[in-house]
Amino acid sequence: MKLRSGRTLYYGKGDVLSYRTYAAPLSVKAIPESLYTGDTNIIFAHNIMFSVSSEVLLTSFTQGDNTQVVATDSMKNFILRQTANYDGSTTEGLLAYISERFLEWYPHIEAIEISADRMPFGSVSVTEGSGWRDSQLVFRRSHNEHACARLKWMRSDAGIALSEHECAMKEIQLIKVSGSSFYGFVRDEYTTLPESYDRPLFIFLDVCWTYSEAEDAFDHKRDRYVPSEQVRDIAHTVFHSSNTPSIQNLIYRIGHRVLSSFPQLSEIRFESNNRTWETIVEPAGPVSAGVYTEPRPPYGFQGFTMTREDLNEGRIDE
Ligand SMILES: O=c1[nH]c(=O)c2[nH]c(=O)[nH]c2[nH]1
Repeated sequence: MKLRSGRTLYYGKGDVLSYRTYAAPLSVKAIPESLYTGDTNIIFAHNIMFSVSSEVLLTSFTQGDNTQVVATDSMKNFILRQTANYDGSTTEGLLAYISERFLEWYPHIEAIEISADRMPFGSVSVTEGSGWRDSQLVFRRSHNEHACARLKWMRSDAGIALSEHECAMKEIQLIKVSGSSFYGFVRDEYTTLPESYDRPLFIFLDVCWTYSEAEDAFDHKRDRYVPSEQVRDIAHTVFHSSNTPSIQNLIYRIGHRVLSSFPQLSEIRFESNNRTWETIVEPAGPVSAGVYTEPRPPYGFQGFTMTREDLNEGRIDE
């Protein structure tokens, strides 16, 4: 973190694992692309990273003067204890709550950065008597995609202000077995890649977004919270329903749909990775057996940001 003097100075704690039970349930408006309408939040678990910065900490680096140093062990305790007091329902809200309490408690700290990966726990289905239902007691840890958030706060004469925020769904991994092509690219003496009219497209994808008003992310009662699960489900729907001429075009289409669905967002950002399987046995035709294996490195990647202005440009053929 850069201070007003231009110096970078920070320290903090990573991998603060916080397993909160019975946070307030989240409910959100349904969208056509998703079955997700909320979370019981019976398990509200996060891996949190936290760091602080301040001009008065300079002498701790230059002179070994620890008088203003909040031990990172105390930061960890602060985060865990304040997690118990949080009465909201979102990752972003939890991080904002911890940040505000910390800056109130330690007035000599000028800036903080806090981020978290949500650790997803899905419900298990159980049958008791007639029918199946979600257990409210037993949950299964998921290692699939997960929500993230990152906030930066700065103290000024006017008080404590949010200076940056970004929310995300990270580590999405999707394979589309048919309906993707890649052809028409530059062919010259360096080109060995054949054109493909139907490839099994496997992508790794991180989707990140910012709100016009971050308060919409912190307070779900404003009814404008964008759940990462719905963003993910829009990505699923777009990948499924449109022909995919390239990953570049796929992420543009996903971005267009997400920004159209959620007017409260100002920007969306993508980082994608191409993990298209290597073909070993070519399928004889559509819906027939093929055999593929893991691609070898190096892997291609794409990055793309879009704002609401992009909605006025270009046409999307749905
Ligand atoms: O979707 C793709 N975009 C590319 O730019 C590219 N380049 C490549 O070799 N394969 C692919 N696939």
